[in-house]
Amino acid sequence: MSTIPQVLTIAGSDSGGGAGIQADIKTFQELGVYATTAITAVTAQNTRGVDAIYPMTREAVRSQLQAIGCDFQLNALKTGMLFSAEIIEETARNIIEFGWTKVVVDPVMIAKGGAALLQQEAIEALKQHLLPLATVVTPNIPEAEVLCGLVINDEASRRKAAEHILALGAESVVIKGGHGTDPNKAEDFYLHRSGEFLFFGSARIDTSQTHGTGCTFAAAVAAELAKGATAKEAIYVAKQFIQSALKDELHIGAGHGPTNHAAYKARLQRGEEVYGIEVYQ
Ligand SMILES: Nc1ncnc2c1ncn2[C@@H]1O[C@H](COP(=O)(O)OP(=O)(O)OP(=O)(O)O)[C@@H](O)[C@H]1O
Ligand SMILES: Cc1ncc(CO)c(N)n1
Repeated sequence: MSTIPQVLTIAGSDSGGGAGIQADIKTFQELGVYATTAITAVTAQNTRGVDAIYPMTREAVRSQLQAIGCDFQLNALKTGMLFSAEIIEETARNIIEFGWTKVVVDPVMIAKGGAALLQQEAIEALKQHLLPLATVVTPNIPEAEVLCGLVINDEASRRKAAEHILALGAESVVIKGGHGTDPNKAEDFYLHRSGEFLFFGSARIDTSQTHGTGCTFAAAVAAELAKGATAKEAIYVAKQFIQSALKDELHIGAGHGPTNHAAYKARLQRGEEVYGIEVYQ
């Protein structure tokens, strides 16, 4: 008999399969952890954009979380698109009730095409109820700006933003660099409440196949935490995972296509670890 770590994703469904719940399940599977899910909203979406959003009721989210909490021993969880203040409150309440730890909060706000995946009035709930429960929060640059109310345009402002986010109660934060301005580099900045910080840098890959990068990255962090990695180790693997998923393009759909979730494991199996991730201070 064998078992594997159990991980939960609380997120929206992406019918196009590249982001949301679908990206999370694929990433968990690739990294060898067992995926459970609580769906917060169903989106009608493809690589060209979001056509419609059908949020779940608070009760529907609660009963999914209760079903999981009563039966599974979770080793980590991840949140993605939560959409409304009431779904955020329900999520936070269940995390506390079941004593779930190793919580990765991806503060999803806006899809690549511009659709709002979080209601404006839910931002306060996210800050108040969920960030204090987070082991790692993974905003991209625009999300970090919304969470802290600062403009990020250089090294110093990125650090200030990270400090603001930790002041909201999170244990650590990684501000992702996908939206950064350096044409050659994608650099993520990690800061822990102890004051420890690290940069995770890679070559910026010139591709339009970027749908779901944020979900995939956060799911990989949760999977690695579930396996017992530290936050730093988990972020390192997540950066390798997304780098290979972007590099080995699939070209599915006519718009911003999904990343290749199978690439990381396939590269490892071929003994070909070409990620070039640099970790520095
Ligand atoms: N072109 C790229 N080349 C290399 N790495 C990238 C590129 N774009 C994003 N990344 C990496 O992908 C991860 C996700 O970052 P990003 O800032 O794109 O998240 P996001 O905006 O939340 O994604 P999404 O659009 O799915 O919400 C980070 O580790 C980032 O460094
Ligand atoms: C369901 C869902 N979650 C997150 C994102 C952000 O990539 C998306 N496009 N769709």
